[in-house]
Amino acid sequence: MFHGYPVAVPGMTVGLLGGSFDPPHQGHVHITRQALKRFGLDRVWWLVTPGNPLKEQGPAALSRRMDACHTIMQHPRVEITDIERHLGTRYTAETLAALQFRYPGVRFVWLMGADNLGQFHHWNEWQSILGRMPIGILARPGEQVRAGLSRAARQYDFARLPAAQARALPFSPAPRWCMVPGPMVDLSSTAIRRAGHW
Ligand SMILES: Nc1ncnc2c1ncn2[C@@H]1O[C@H](COP(=O)(O)OP(=O)(O)OP(=O)(O)O)[C@@H](O)[C@H]1O
Ligand SMILES: O=C(O)c1ccc[n+]([C@@H]2O[C@H](COP(=O)([O-])O)[C@@H](O)[C@H]2O)c1
Repeated sequence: MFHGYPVAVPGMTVGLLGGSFDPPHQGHVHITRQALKRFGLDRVWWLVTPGNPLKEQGPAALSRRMDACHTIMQHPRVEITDIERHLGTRYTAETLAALQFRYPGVRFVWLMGADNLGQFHHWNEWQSILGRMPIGILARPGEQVRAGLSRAARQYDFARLPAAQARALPFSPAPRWCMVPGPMVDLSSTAIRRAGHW
């Protein structure tokens, strides 16, 4: 079972999917497969966060979430990591800076569901995240319109890459973001917790 820092060599394209994964579900698995395919990534790393800085209530124990992630996501090009615990970072801006320092030459892409684009402008140093690496956004049921109208989308409209060119995203200098449509999976951790299945 993998914990810590995965191996990556310069030139490799790596998508970073940060999340609470409380619990992980097939929506996460689906967008990971979509990201590998649509953005032509060599790898996706799941960054299982010790805790989302915007969420008041802490998630389940990291070890429990890590175990559940390993069980649900098994793919030769996907790594499950608790990198933020090792780095001691909490905010995404800090995490991405630390990863770029640690992995020079690796082409990172920050990945997130469309719901997170809607509130992206509330994140700590959100503009520095946009300036640091390209961002790949995966469709989520009911979130496309709000995402498209979000402050980040409007302010960085000049940096939007059309979905038809998604495979160029990992090689595009930041700021650059791309939202890909496609089949969606209507699942959320909140719904699973509410149903008492976690
Ligand atoms: N069904 C889904 N479709 C698209 N993106 C998703 C989906 N579920 C989660 N994501 C994305 O995966 C990342 C991690 O999500 P997270 O672990 O918070 O799951 P969640 O289902 O959104 O949880 P919660 O309901 O607790 O907010 C985020 O970028 C989120 O947008
Ligand atoms: O850095 C921030 O300000 C920030 C604010 C909200 C969310 N995030 C990150 O976004 C990712 C998705 O969070 P979540 O809880 O929606 O799964 C996860 O890696 C969080 O650490 C980061």
